[in-house]
Amino acid sequence: MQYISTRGQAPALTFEQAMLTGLARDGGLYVPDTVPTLTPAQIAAMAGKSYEEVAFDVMRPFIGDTFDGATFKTLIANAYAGFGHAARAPLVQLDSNHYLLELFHGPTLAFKDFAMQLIGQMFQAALSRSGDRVTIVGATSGDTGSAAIEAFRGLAAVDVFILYPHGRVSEVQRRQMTTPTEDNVHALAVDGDFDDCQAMVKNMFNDFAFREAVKLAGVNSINWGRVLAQVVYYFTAAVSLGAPHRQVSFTVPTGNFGDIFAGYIAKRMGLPIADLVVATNRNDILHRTLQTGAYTKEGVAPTISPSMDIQVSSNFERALFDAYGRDGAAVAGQMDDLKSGGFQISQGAYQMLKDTFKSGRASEDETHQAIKTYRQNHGELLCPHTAVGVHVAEAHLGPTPMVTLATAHPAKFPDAVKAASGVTAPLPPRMADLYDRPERVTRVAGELAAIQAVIRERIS
Ligand SMILES: Cc1ncc(COP(=O)(O)O)c(C=O)c1O
Ligand SMILES: N[C@@H](CCOP(=O)(O)O)C(=O)O
Repeated sequence: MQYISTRGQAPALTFEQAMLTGLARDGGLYVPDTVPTLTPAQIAAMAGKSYEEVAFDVMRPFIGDTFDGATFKTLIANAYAGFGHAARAPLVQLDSNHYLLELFHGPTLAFKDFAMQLIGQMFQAALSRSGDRVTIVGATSGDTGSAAIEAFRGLAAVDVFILYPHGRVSEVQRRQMTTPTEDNVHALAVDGDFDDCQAMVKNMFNDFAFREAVKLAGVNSINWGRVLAQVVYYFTAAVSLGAPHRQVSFTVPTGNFGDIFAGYIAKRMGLPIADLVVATNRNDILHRTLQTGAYTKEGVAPTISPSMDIQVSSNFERALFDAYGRDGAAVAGQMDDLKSGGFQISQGAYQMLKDTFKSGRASEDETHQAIKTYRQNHGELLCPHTAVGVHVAEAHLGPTPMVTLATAHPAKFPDAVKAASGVTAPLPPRMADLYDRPERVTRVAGELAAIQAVIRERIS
């Protein structure tokens, strides 16, 4: 299996190279050159298997010879051993045909742990084999950063720098990033929004001198390994609801388009997914694009679901690449147009996207109401991102079972959850002293050179 760039100009890489490289050298994102498929019999055989066993079956065809089977099984086992639920991603029934897929039982209480814990294991194994040392730089709107820090804290071969938008993450998210004491962890509070942070990370990759000097690596969903690990729970959820003999739909709270893209890959692998529904908050560029065919940036408005306050949705480029029949030049052209505000998707590509993804949005009030009513009527306390999902899912319920992804634990967003439901969700006991731990953070201007200087100085 080879990995190719969405912009068509970078060399094809193996899984290991793509994982450690991050952004392609032409500015594109790596994707597999072909998507392997599983037969209905192979999918049926997943029934009754553990999460780890399904993870192995789903991901093995993508990793080539990066790890042998026994090593890969061990890495998967290590990745999920610390999860607080035996099923790893349990399903909870909300209504006769609506289910929640709880993805918040990992160490930092968000779905990011599913991929980040595994990436941590894979990086460690690959780096100890090669003897290399890398500098991970990531951008976060709150959850990716805490998951990355948790996965890489204390590792000798890695420094991890996380850029988050100052004042735009929840206090729990911030403290998860600023309270670890390990010397290799560096939380940087940036003046700007998430899009600014993500653009700076991509610009660092495009600065080849800097990239080589610090041995830059990425753990945002730029990294294909992140998307891949998230494909697994679509399989476990659908199989437990009757796949491959029965179709299942998914609604996915969306910002950077990584999680929904993982669902799209699951479908391409042969999982019988009926609808894939994109759910956005009021930063609804993805919903607008799917309704109109025009990807047009507006300012980012802060919301009570801050992890989805995104306008430049990185993984949408991967979907566009397929929509344009894998024409890298066409994608590169659209990404150039994005720098000046947006682009119009061609008719054929737009039709493919409309056929593949449905969409909806939730206003702040609708998000608030969803938290309130699901607490009152179903006894479920939802995080605001999940509330966006269930609100949008309600408009797409039908005879096919609908699974809404519960992407974070409500305790990560206590203010919004309490305001809507009157309930304070407690943090798990292992985090009970989070508010008492000292914080360590560097405030930086939203300028590439300033951030690069901090990184150079810290690793020297
Ligand atoms: C809690 C939560 N829900 C949803 C999302 C959106 O996921 P994606 O960026 O993969 O679309 C994020 C951030 O990515 C998140 O942290
Ligand atoms: N919502 C994310 C944003 C970063 O997205 P990723 O797909 O690159 O991990 C976050 O919580 O940080």
